[in-house]
Amino acid sequence: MEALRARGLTKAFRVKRKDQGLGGSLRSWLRPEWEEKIAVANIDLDVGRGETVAFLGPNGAGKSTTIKMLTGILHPSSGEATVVGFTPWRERAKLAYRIGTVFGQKSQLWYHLPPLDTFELIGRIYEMKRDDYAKRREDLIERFELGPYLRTPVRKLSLGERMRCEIAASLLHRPELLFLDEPTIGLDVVVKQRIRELIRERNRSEETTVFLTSHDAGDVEELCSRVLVIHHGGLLLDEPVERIKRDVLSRKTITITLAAEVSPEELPCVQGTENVAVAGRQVRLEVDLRRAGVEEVLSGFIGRFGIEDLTVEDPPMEEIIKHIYGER
Ligand SMILES: Nc1ncnc2c1ncn2[C@@H]1O[C@H](COP(=O)(O)OP(=O)(O)OP(=O)(O)O)[C@@H](O)[C@H]1O
Repeated sequence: MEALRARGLTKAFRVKRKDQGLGGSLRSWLRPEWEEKIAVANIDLDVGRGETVAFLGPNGAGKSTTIKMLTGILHPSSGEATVVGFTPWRERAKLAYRIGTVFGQKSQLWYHLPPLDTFELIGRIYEMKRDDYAKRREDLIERFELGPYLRTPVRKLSLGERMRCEIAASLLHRPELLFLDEPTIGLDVVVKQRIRELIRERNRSEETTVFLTSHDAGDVEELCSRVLVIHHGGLLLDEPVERIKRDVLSRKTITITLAAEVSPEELPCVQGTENVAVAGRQVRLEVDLRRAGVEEVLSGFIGRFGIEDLTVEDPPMEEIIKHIYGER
């Protein structure tokens, strides 16, 4: 069964044309000229029930606009969509009972209230039966380990604590489809990991469909089975995450801070390392995981140099998308 289907979904915004400089601003104010800006161009989407899909693209590609249309916030200029059987912009209220949304940059919890009160309000808004609500709430509190924060006003919670509450709140009414927009933005590695585990667990145990946008390659790799890439408003790629992993996510960036300065010639030469850059005591290099392991690269340094600090990172999403774009 399909959770989401869109055909020819398009959104054009009417924007004021503005020439450069103060004169341009004045002219556009006195005699405005309008032009059309296509934010989303004719995209088709099919997401099956229980699927976990990453919806990626560089800044301004049209991700948020698409999500806004799929959740009924925006009316498309043309095209059709059904989300869990509803046309979002015509049946927004009905749809709200069946989907959950989490926007990493925008809290949906009442800022001055403790999460427990927000849960209570959500339970009532979604007209949940009292015993079902109580059982569901207790289950989420336990799984998301929210006990210590339940009675603290949201404004006093750390970002990681708040995000756990946000996701639990979005799951309270048992949505079939969860829209996650940058759910791990600004979180540290440990909290990110925990949040990904919790979402994965919900997908497994309740078959919750996940539609995620993120600039974090880790979210995509660990949470999703399929990747859709949007660029300049149009769909550019639809592939299993396994293929992306093999072809694009097969790189890691290692940054090592050494105890003393080194010159590039002194560095160990390991096959599979590329783009090595040395700046004072800091060495930055990329590893092609198909040719060498992180361990293998690090072992070239350990013992030969004193190491003060070390980070291993995924390539930034912009780079991954650039790579995919280059390939096409
Ligand atoms: N209300 C609006 N009026 C005019 N143009 C808009 C409006 N909302 C979005 N746009 C434009 O539509 C394009 C797509 O924007 P959108 O916010 O969907 O991109 P995005 O992929 O979500 O980007 P980001 O990763 O930066 O959040 C951009 O060029 C943006 O400037």
